[in-house]
Amino acid sequence: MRKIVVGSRRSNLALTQTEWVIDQLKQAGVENEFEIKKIVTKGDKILDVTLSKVGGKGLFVKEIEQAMYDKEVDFAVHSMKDMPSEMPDGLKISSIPIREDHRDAYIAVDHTPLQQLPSGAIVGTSSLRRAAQILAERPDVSIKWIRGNIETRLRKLKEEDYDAIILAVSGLKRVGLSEELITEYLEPDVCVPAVGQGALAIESREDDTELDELLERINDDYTTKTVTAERTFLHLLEGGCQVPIGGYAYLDQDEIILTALVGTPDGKTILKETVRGKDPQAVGKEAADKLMAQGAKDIVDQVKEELDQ
Ligand SMILES: NCc1[nH]cc(CCC(=O)O)c1CC(=O)O
Repeated sequence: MRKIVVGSRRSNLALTQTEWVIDQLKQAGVENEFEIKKIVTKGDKILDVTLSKVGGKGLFVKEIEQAMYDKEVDFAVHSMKDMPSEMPDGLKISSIPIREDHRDAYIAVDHTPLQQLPSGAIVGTSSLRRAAQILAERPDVSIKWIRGNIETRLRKLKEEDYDAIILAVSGLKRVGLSEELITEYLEPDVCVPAVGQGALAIESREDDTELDELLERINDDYTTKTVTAERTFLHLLEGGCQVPIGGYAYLDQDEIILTALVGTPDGKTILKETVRGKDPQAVGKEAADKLMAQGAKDIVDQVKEELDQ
């Protein structure tokens, strides 16, 4: 039986996600031997610049994709929200396992609630989406960029002048941190999460059908449907750059309910729509159309222009 080599970034989060997937495969009866191969990506090396300024999403996946082309690894596990909306030639998302918590976590010094932060308090995030929505709630706080993995950000909250930070609940849970750290769970009506947040994407070579048979065993239909709606929306609006865009879908019976958001980084304009329907692609497209009719494309183009400067 073939040994399966899995490529992973070496951060604690990436490694636990990879180990979790291997464990799920074993529980689904896959008996092959697995080996984890650690790969350093450009995104891991650049720690001091706003990510959106240095090229955004592809940064964390490129080197791993090269290793797949070279057949040094067979598949890789990525955070869905770090996946570009278009796949490179010859590779595909072959499986989407069950999603972890989709929400953002607001974590504050002394557990001060967001509404009670003093004016001028410093909130750490490097996501324009989170910045826009925090500023929409609290226009009087200031956003300060924060970089590094989950553990580093929590350390910076303690040691530096941040009053609060925003992190994905899923990431905290996955690296085994206590949910007691969380001051508030930000529900999508307060902060629409990143498209795909909490979900994983298993990426492999398009022609590796033998592997598909194994990976499909841990594909989750609910997650696939909802994430497909979210990603269709993202794909139609974006064009590769990191802009304040959010999207979250859930199912009610067999109906998909997608909330989609585009905002300006200062939080002064927030466009938000909720769309329902049965077909993930149609729902994603309707959300994109509705937001574009309100000028979403202009916001996206404007933000991109500013990032290019
Ligand atoms: N941007 C970094 C990143 N990429 C994936 C996650 C974990 C969240 C997830 O599983 O989607 C995180 C950390 C964070 O956003 O706090």
